[in-house]
Amino acid sequence: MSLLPVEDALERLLHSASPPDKSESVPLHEACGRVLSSDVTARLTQPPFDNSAMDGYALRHEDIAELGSTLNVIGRAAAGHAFSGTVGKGDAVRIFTGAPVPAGADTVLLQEDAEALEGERIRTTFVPPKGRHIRPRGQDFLEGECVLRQGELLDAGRLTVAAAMNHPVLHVYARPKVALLATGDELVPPGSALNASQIVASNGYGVAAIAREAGAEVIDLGIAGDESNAILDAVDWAKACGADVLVTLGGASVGDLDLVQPVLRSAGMELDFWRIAMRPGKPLMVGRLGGMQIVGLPGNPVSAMVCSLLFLDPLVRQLARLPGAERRAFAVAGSPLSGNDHRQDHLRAKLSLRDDGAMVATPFEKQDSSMMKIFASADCLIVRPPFAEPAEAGDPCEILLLRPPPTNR
Ligand SMILES: Nc1nc2c(c(=O)[nH]1)N[C@H]1C(S)=C(S)[C@@H](COP(=O)(O)OP(=O)(O)OC[C@H]3O[C@@H](n4cnc5c(N)ncnc54)[C@H](O)[C@@H]3O)O[C@H]1N2
Ligand code: MOO
Repeated sequence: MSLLPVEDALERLLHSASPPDKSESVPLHEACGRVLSSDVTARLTQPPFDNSAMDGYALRHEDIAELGSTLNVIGRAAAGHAFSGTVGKGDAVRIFTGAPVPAGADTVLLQEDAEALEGERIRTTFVPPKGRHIRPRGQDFLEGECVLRQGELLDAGRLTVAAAMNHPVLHVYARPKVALLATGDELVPPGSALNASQIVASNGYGVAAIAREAGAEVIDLGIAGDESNAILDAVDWAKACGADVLVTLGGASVGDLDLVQPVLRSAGMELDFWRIAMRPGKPLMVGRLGGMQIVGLPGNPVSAMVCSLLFLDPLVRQLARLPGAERRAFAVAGSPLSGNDHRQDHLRAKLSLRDDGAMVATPFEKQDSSMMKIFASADCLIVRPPFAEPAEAGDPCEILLLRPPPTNR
C-alpha cells in the first residue's frame, strides 16, 4: 500500500475541518489567548473627562503669557478627587496626573516650571503653549465605538482596552474539545506499581500539552485495554462529552492487537487516510465518526509527538481559529546526513550557534521512535524530504523548532 506524502495528508486533514460555532462568556482574567466571537463596543468614553497628563498647576493660558507671572493657588485636584470650583483670572489649581481639569482652566503648567512663593502663590518660570498637558475627553475612544472585532485573538493590549471599555466578561469562541484515549493492555498510569510486562502510559501527557497549547480543551478518556468494548465505551464517552476530535494513542499499526481502526470502523468511522510517508509516524490514521474528527496516533512516543506537532497542532489551531505556529527555520547540519528513502524523516537534533550566528543542528546518533529521553533533550527536528541526497556537515537543512532557538546573549 502506498504511503501518503506529509503535505497531502495535512491538506486533506485541514480541508475537512471547520471550527465549531459555539461561544461562551469568560471573565477578563480567563480570556487571554481566546478568540472574540463578537465585536466589542465601548460602554463609555475614555477618558471620560479632560484630565491632566502631568503633576503641576491648572490655569488659564492668558494669565501666564508673560514669563514670571504670579498666580494664587485656590485649591487642589487629584485623580479621583475633582476640584469643584472654577479657575478664574489669576487663579491656579494644584493638579496631579489623572485629575479632572477644573472648569475655567485650559492649560497645565509643569510643577518644575513654577516657583512656590509664600502665601499659596506661584511664579511661572516657563511659558507653555495653550492646552499643554491636557488629555481631552474621548481622545482614546468614544462610547459606542467598536474597538475590537469578532475573530480577533485576545492578547495583553486587547484585554486592557476591553477592560477600559468597561466589559467584565467577553464573548469568545468555545475551545475545540479534544478527547484523548490511550490504548494497550500494557499501559498503566504514571505512579503505578508495575508488573513485569507493563509500561507507563506517557504519550498522552505530551499530546495533551500540544493540544492545549494549540487552543484545545482536553478531555482525558484514560486507558482502554486491547479489547473492542473498552474502545467502544471510550468512543461513546467522547461523543457524550461533545468532543470535536478524538485522538487515539497506539494500536494504529498492523498487528493482531492493533484494534483501533477496525473497532472505529465498526462503530461507523469513515476512514479518510492511513499511513503517511514519514518517519517516525507512518501509521497515522485520520477519519470521521459523525461530527467527530478521528486522529489515530501511533503508540511509539516519539511518533506520537511528531505526528501531534505536524498534524494535531495545525488541526486544533484551525478549529480554535488561531493562527498557525511557525516552527520552520533553517540551520546547517552539524554532522553528515545520510541520503533518505521515500519517507520524510524528522531527526531529533541539538542546536548550537556558529560564530557567524548560523544555527547548527546536530542529530542524535540514535533515532529510535521509542526514545523519549532523546526527544525531550532535542531542540529541533531536522526535516529530511523524501529521497534527499546525502548532505555534508555545514550543508543547509530545514528544521522544525521544538523550543526557542539559542541566542548569543
Ligand atoms: N509489521 C509491522 N509492524 C509495525 C509497523 C509496520 O508497518 N509493520 N509499523 C511500526 C511503526 S512505524 C510504528 S510507529 C509502530 C506503531 O504501532 P502502534 O500504533 O500499533 O503502537 P503500539 O503497538 O500500540 O505501541 C507501540 C509502542 O509504544 C508503546 N505505547 C503505546 N501507547 C503508549 C502510551 N500511551 N504511552 C507510552 N507508550 C506507549 C507500546 O507499549 C509499544 O511499545 O508499529 C510498528 N510496527
Ligand atoms: O513510524 Mo514509526 O513511528 O517508525 O516508529
